[in-house]
Amino acid sequence: MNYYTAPMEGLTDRIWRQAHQRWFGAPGAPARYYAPFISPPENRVLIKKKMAELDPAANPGAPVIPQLLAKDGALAAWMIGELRKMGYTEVNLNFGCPSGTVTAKGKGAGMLRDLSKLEVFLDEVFSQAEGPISVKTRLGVTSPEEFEAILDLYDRCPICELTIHPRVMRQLYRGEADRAAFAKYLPHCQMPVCYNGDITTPAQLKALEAEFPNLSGIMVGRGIIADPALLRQAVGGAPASKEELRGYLDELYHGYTEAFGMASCAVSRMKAHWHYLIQRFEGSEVFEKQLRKAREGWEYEVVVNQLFTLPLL
Ligand SMILES: Cc1cc2nc3c(=O)[nH]c(=O)nc-3n(C[C@H](O)[C@H](O)[C@H](O)COP(=O)(O)O)c2cc1C
Repeated sequence: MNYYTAPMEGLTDRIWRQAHQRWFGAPGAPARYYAPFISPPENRVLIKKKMAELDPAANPGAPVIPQLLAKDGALAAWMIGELRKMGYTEVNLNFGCPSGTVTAKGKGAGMLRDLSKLEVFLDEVFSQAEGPISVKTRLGVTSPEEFEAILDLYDRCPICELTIHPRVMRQLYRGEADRAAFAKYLPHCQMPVCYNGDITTPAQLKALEAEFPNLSGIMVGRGIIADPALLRQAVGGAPASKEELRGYLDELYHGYTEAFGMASCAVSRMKAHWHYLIQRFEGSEVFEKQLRKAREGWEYEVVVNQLFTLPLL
């Protein structure tokens, strides 16, 4: 089974991808790291700062798969060509982002609202772009039943791998991933299928593998931020030690401080990681407010030192 890490804006950036590989790489390392979405610029002039995230020199190690958030097929095909020039092979299309600012523009999961537009988009991309293209999708906008018609469109395209996050757009991240709907549609998928959603423990990962042995991959998102050794444990390895977590988090913090040029920006990025990770520290509730209030580097460092006096769960 291939394990992948999910694209997560504000979390799985190049600094995280490098730190994760250094501290929690093989065995059980992710086969691929999916990068958070980028939008192709309408004027077709690449934005240096955004592209720096995907600079191959800054992304050594396991393959990184860039992801596009777009609604104009010709523009997406052009951007895929630009990514190929940088050396990327697979490019992923995002039909899953449920954020209101994205879906209001008809992008992300908003693409699932109008299937005639989705069809035109897919036709343009697959006729104008070369090389492997994968898709990450939700089941629909309001109801999982919508997926029957959506899958019908996907099945007509040479999608190299379809990652299904079995929630609908309206759900955002509420409720549970709909495993029953996933199981219902899986036999109708003509392409390799990757499952994504709500995997937070090695036992859940193994149970999913046993339930769906024919999957091409399993993608984990919030679970690997909460427990960066999740995949290592899934292949029989050790849980993350305190020393590893400290090294990993310090590397992230210093990496962000250097990249943003300001500790306060790094603090804000680190809080996003701690949002998921803090539950691993027994009795961490007493420090949650203090961490939330930290603005300056020194304030953050004081709380983190305190958190590391706690036992791991
Ligand atoms: C903060 C955050 C940012 C995300 N950014 C992206 C993104 O850039 N592209 C994408 O396809 N999905 C994005 N997602 C969705 C995740 O890739 C994944 O589908 C979702 O978290 C469910 O998987 P999980 O339960 O393993 O976390 C994001 C999710 C979160 C929580």
